[in-house]
Amino acid sequence: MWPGQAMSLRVNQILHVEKSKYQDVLIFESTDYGNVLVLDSVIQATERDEFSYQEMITHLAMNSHPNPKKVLVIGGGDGGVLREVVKHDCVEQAILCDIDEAVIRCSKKYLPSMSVGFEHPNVKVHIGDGFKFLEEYKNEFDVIITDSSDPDGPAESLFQKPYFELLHGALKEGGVITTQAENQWLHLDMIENLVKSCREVFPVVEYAYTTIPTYPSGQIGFLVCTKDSTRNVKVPLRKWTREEEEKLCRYYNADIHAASFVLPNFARNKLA
Ligand SMILES: NCCCN[C@H]1CC[C@H](N)CC1
Repeated sequence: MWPGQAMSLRVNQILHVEKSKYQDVLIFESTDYGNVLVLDSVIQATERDEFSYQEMITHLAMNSHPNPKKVLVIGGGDGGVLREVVKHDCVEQAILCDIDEAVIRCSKKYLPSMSVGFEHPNVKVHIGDGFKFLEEYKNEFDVIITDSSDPDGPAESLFQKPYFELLHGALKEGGVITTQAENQWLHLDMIENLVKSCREVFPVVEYAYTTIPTYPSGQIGFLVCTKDSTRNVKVPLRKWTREEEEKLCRYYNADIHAASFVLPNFARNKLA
């Protein structure tokens, strides 16, 4: 996925190693980034910088919807996205569907600042394939967040057009999705194809990104799509006050919502 480069963190101690039904799971205590979750040798989340990714993939979607009551998270087994979803008082039900129970179990034991998301009374957890789960739902959700690992592994099907068609079908009118959409420095051609496929399904498809030190090349992007052809997702439909932003988030705010869609020349010609 990122030839010729690698990201390494100094290890204090190994906390957990197992081979789950789907992937190698490793959790270690790092010297400078807190506890770290690694799946198939790829850093998924560190306690020090995960908030950037979890907040942006969540609030770019949630604040692009007028009143999200029913939310679905595909993947997200560490619980961080759920933690962000329930910060919105309008949420009546948040369902999480992750294929690997090992990730949820390990997060609850070693990543409490993320797995806190599972404790909210409005949250329900389903262990299973997100693709199959979505086939059961039509016109059901206001927001669907696909918090996946990378396409080379168990999440492969979540980066293809049939999956975007399922997302479209499971959304209510005016619904919004975000998906993990890799890095413009490393995967521009793949993202271009992803945007093209998505634009065959959704009338509005935009690429945004965030900065995050421990992901490859320090960035990760998102696709933000909606069924509402009149919606401009680049400007938040709903906003917290500055005080609320300071209380609720360490990264996301209304200004960075808009700024995250501003792309460098090498990417905007392909993705915008
Ligand atoms: N909740 C965090 C899920 C992890 N998301 C992915 C981790 C691996 C990265 N290369 C891409 C994002």
